[in-house]
Amino acid sequence: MGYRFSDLTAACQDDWRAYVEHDFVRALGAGTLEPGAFRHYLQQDYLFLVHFARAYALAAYKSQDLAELRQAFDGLKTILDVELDLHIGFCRDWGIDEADLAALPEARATLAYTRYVLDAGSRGDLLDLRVALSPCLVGYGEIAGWLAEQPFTVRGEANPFEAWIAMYESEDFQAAMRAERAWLDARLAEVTPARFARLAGIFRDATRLEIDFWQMGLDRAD
Ligand SMILES: Cc1ncc(CN)c(N)n1
Repeated sequence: MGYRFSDLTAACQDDWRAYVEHDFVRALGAGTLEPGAFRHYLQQDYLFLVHFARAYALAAYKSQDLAELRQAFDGLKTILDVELDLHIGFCRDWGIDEADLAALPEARATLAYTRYVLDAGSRGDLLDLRVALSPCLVGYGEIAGWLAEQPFTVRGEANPFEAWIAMYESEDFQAAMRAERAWLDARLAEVTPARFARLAGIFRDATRLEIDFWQMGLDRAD
């Protein structure tokens, strides 16, 4: 049949758009997000990224060859050395101390999303795991591109969330997203319709959990 990554988003088009174009994202782009909502999101996203780093370590364990092992290692390194480092810097700028981050209670949306991905990866193979991870990596890359095209998006110092947008727009992040899409395109090209249907279910679940994560930030839910 020859599936591609775009078939996963097409299979849950409404959920995918609801995730990429969520009110939280729009408010980030317009620079109008409540500071308290962003702070809550940043705190929970720190916990999220720690568990996602664990998921990349699981991807290393599930790898079948050296190329896959290197990709998992690169993913883990990008989360630890790029995203988490920048994230801890954002938290500092927004008055959140690194020592406080480690002691944070996990919100239900964080718990549900991170454990879902780890469970999908533990039960399945590397493709199941990387499909579960893809709304995170590919989604934020797409969100940065979508925001850049919107007339309401405010850029530069006038937007308090400029650094956040710039991080996901950066060449490092966009290159990681393109590499992940290429790997998924190659793997999905080989799957049967029945296998694709199962993968599309994992992708839809993870996309919905991303929507819940944005909503948790907006509502400052615990
Ligand atoms: C919830 C969530 N999803 C995705 C990303 C981008 N790695 C993130 N930082 N946080």
